[in-house]
Amino acid sequence: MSEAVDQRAGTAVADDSDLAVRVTGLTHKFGDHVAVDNLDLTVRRGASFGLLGPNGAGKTTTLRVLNTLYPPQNGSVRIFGLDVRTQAMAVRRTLGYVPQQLSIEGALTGRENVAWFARLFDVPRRERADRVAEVLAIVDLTEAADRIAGGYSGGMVRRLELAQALVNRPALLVLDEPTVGLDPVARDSVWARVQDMQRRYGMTVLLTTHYMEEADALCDQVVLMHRGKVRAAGSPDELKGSLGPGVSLEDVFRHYTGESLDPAEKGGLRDVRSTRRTAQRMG
Ligand SMILES: Nc1ncnc2c1ncn2[C@@H]1O[C@H](COP(=O)(O)OP(=O)(O)OP(=O)(O)O)[C@@H](O)[C@H]1O
Repeated sequence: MSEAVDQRAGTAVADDSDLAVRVTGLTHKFGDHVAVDNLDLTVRRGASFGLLGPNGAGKTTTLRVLNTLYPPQNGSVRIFGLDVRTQAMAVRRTLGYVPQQLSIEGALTGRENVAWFARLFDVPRRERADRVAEVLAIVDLTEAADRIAGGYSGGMVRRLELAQALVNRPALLVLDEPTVGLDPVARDSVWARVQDMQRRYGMTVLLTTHYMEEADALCDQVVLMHRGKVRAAGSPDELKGSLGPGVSLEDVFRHYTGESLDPAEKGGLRDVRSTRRTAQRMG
């Protein structure tokens, strides 16, 4: 890894109170297989953070330790200063999680799915109906809310899962490959909702993806992960800039790992990128 990039990524966040996530020396094994290998990473509060890498890099395993599904075998993981090992319940209250696998109940309506999560996360009874309606509106599912979710398109299902994850107003939204399998229009739509939520509530977003183009457009901090290890960390611009002009994140990945990712699906993100720029200009 380039020392310059490594150092910049390390020194950008000196004070823990600025951090949503601090992972130090995390190793996770399945039998003899090392899925996560002495991982260090920090995520600033309010960041859009991308954990990038090909299938099998160890991304999902890392997220599962962060969200308390797997107890850490080694090392330390803190979420907003809370230790996932000893303060797991408090950690869970800060989190919204959208897993890679579908997590909706197809026999219920969209509204019933979100209401179930609201109950699960102890959203106060008096507030539940309003909160459910609010997040359904944010993900643009108000009109479809009372239809059976089993009939939703792939993009609608993803947006419904987002609504579920948002109903407890998490400080940290964790998304595992949120746009995999979606067409470019549906991907853009999912991202526009995530960015909208982030702007409204100042959430920290931590996502995994193997779409480098997507990460480049949407993340302000990324870590390239390969075979359980961090190979490079920084902002997309820092990482690309460290290798010279005209470089893509895909090139950066190849540089640090000697391997190529599967060709990412192209297109569909320019609009999200330009929407983001416009939104930034408009404050
Ligand atoms: N429950 C498990 N039992 C055994 N091995 C596992 C288990 N979960 C993951 N692994 C292995 O650990 C490694 C990392 O897997 P992980 O799912 O974390 O990768 P990933 O980067 O999220 O990839 P993907 O996008 O395919 O999920 C892989 O080699 C995987 O086969």
